[in-house]
Amino acid sequence: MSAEDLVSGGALGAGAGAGAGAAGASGVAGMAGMAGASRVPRVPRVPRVPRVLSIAGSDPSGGAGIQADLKSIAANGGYGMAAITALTVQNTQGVRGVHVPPAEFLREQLDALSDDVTIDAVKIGMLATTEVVGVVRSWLEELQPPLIVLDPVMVATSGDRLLDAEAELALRELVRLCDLVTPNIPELAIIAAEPAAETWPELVAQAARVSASYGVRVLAKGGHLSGAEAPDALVDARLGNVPVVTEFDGIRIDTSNTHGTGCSLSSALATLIAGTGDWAAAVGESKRWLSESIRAGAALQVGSGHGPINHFAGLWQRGGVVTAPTPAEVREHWWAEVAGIRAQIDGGDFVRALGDGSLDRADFVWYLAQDALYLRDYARALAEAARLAPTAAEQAFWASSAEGCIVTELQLHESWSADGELFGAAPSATTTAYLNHLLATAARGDYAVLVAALLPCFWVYHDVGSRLHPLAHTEHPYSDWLTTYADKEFADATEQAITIVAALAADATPQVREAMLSAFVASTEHERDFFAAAFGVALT
Ligand SMILES: Nc1ncnc2c1ncn2[C@@H]1O[C@H](COP(=O)(O)OP(=O)(O)OP(=O)(O)O)[C@@H](O)[C@H]1O
Ligand SMILES: Cc1ncc(COP(=O)(O)O)c(N)n1
Repeated sequence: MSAEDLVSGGALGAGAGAGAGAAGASGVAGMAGMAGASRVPRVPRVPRVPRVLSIAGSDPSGGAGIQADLKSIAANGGYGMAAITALTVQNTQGVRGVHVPPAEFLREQLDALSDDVTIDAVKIGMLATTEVVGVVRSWLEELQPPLIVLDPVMVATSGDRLLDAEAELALRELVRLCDLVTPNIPELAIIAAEPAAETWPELVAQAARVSASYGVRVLAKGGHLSGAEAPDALVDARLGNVPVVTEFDGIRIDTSNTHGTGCSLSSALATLIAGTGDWAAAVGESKRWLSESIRAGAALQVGSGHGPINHFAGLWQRGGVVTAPTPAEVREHWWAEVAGIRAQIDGGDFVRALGDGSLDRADFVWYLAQDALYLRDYARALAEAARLAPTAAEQAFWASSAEGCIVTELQLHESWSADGELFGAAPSATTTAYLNHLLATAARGDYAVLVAALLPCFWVYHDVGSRLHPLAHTEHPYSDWLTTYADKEFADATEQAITIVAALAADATPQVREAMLSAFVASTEHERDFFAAAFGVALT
């Protein structure tokens, strides 16, 4: 077992010093004569979590409005804020009522935010009335935030109006202040003051006219078209009469969970553009995220009408909702987890007899011989950890630990070969079982699990040694041996091994962390069995 047997030789102690592009984008120019070479201007990159403000209405069912916006902003890596323009009485089946608080109160909310917070992007949704549009407009003109995305919400999926008919003109003028507008087909038609597009080419052409006449980028959304496709296009005709059109393919998902898709997409876009400054990449990424979230919406089982999307489906699946432990918590938890096994080691006959000096010499020599056999292959597993290590420091640590084991093994042979037959024993079943566990773990190639399996040889041995070495005295038959347990370099190497493994476990997924703990516990059991096997050998 203990690689550090004979640590006084500095063998294992040698290790102590080791401390040593837009997905889905089909390219530029979606339609004849619309290709353009002009470079799309970029918003400067914000080197932090983007602070994104949603100015929108409240949807108590949580699928659209500010509720959807805040979820989308968070799901796409932003810090969300919300100033509420209107309260709706709404569920997945429709809108039952709208209450618009005094517009001055909205202005107070906006001022409170801009007085205090640097706003990296503003997303605008439901504005309800001409008065509200006016308040938002004058605040934007004064603040001039770096990025404004407008989802010109006019009519809900359910068919209910969310903007007074007479406010449409004011909203159209607001479009001019924005960097990007994301209308659905009927909304684009109203902004263009034209009949609604019926085909994809008509839609892109209309978006180009709006872009040119309002001086704004337009995301033309194909969600309301029929057919198996649900494409979108980023259309930029601001710089002349040759629009830049970047198309994004999409497959129509067969679901009724489309409530709030427009709100969610525009908020995701505001967040990603503020974060990266890359418009096309942001549209591609938002659309891929939206499709994943639409697909997962039905499983939420919210309402019986047009249900919400699941904004966090991808995050829950890939990241989970379990808070990761700190390395210190891993250390404490793992040590507590093997407390019972450690008590069995301490209370076992071998450790007790080694400590009080009553251990039969034949048992002791047999134990050292098994240790030498163990170290040979433990060194191979350490070398494999060095091969897999992600950093030079960890590679050096495991490699020097491996070397230390081989040196120790050679020293054991040199010192005890005079004991002839006893030291020449074949590996016992217990030794073989421990080594098979380590070598199989190494063969599986998972670095984190392997080093977790290697750890008890450091940690348990150091722990047992801390109680044994004070028992050494001149009359003690194994005094030299017990003294080796006090080796400072081995204590440092143990600390380093624990630090490496605990940090890896804290960073790992819950599944890998669990596999690491299992490997650690299994090795601790092998440590216990290794001690136990050496007691009473001389009698058998
Ligand atoms: N069934 C669907 N499958 C895949 N994507 C969809 C589907 N429905 C909508 N989308 C996508 O959702 C986004 C919003 O599309 P849509 O044209 O429906 O906007 P909207 O009408 O403003 O949304 P909202 O439903 O919030 O009012 C677009 O990217 C569109 O392609
Ligand atoms: C407060 C609020 N804002 C926006 C929408 C539009 O979303 P949808 O068209 O999906 O109903 C909505 N229903 N409610």
